[in-house]
Amino acid sequence: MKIMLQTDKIKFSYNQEEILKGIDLQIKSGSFIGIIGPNASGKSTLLKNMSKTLQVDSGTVYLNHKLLNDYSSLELARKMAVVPQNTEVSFNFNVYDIIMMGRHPYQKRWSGISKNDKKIVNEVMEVTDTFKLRSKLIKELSGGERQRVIIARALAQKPNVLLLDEPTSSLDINYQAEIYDLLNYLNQKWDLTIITVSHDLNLTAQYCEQLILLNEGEIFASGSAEEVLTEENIREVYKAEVLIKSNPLSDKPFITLIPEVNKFKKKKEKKEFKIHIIAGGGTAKKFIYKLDNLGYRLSIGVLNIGDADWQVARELGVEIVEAPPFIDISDNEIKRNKELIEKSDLIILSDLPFGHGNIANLEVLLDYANKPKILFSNLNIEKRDYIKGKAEKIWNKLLEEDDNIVLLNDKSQLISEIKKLEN
Ligand SMILES: Nc1ncnc2c1ncn2[C@@H]1O[C@H](COP(=O)(O)OP(=O)(O)OP(=O)(O)O)[C@@H](O)[C@H]1O
Repeated sequence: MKIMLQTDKIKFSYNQEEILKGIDLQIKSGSFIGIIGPNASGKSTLLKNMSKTLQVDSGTVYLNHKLLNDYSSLELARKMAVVPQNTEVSFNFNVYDIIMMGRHPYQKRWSGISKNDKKIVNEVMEVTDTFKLRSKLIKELSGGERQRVIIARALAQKPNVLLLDEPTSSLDINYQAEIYDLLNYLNQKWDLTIITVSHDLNLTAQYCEQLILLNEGEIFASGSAEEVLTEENIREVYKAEVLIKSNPLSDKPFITLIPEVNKFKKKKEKKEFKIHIIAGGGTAKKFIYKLDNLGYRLSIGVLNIGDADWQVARELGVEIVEAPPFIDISDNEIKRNKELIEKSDLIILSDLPFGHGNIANLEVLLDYANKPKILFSNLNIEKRDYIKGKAEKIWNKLLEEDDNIVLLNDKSQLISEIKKLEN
């Protein structure tokens, strides 16, 4: 394991106030690290100490096994680039010139811009998608565009390590994801070591392989998102009550703040309308959340234990008829599924694939011609039939015999269709 950056017991004070109280860190080459922590915990100060923007009071910082203090500023700029918190540029240069500034550490005093400089600037403009902005003045750009340009300038330095201080703090969620996707790409494809300070626990949990949680100038916890983002750690450090679930799309922790007022409020009222879902393989996980959130009473079955839909349903406390995986659904499970269907006002059949194991989930619908049903039809049944046309046959029979079916091609219409049936 190659260590790119190491800090040994670094301490730093502003005036007489000690802000960093002895930070020990070892950052692996090629890692993607998130530094998190409450306001004033010392995150920016740590970043500045690691980049020699501020000189440590005591302790040492090593970059690539060499003392940071032994690097000249030009040498350091070829190894490490910093994207500061405030990316306002005081002069109104155009984007190309700003990015070209990243090449200064490589240019001799009177030599001007070389072919190689141009090649590298073009390369970073491409990866940061800033080529189309190259003639624009920096002050004409949106916050997200400006941030990409500043990252491009940092990349033009061709560093081994990129330090960023809250790179997405003023961006909307779309730009936030765009910046983190870019960082992820640079980390994976360019093998860039990335250290970013952030307030966004969910974004860092999603993207960073290691989180460092600072509290009052000390490392409170460090490790994977699962290790660091626990309800206890957050309560202790942020003094906040949170709910931590697993993000169903990434399996990373996902944090929801529980507002204080909620502690005194009754749980959200549930609607009377009951929906039974037949799904599997993660085909329902997105809409289960949505329906639960809207207050519908949900049940689901028959689902294999461990299936992605099963996990989401279980997290939300949805009533489930569950079955062990890899064997056919049993009569008893079918019976229990029917009991839930009978109690429901609507059945939703997602666009799940059918095999021997779960064909009973489709067959069961033939017994409920009188019950309203929404069948996802965006994915043709032939493509989901793994039992030589048997599923297709049942599907066609259903469509012929049952007048209570709404076929739904466009999943985004699900809620409006349910509302129609509800009224
Ligand atoms: N230039 C300065 N002079 C004096 N004190 C400072 C200076 N910069 C920061 N501080 C203080 O140092 C402490 C740590 O600040 P720092 O910016 O490192 O925290 P942070 O964790 O990055 O905070 P935030 O999340 O609010 O950005 C704070 O109490 C802050 O007021």
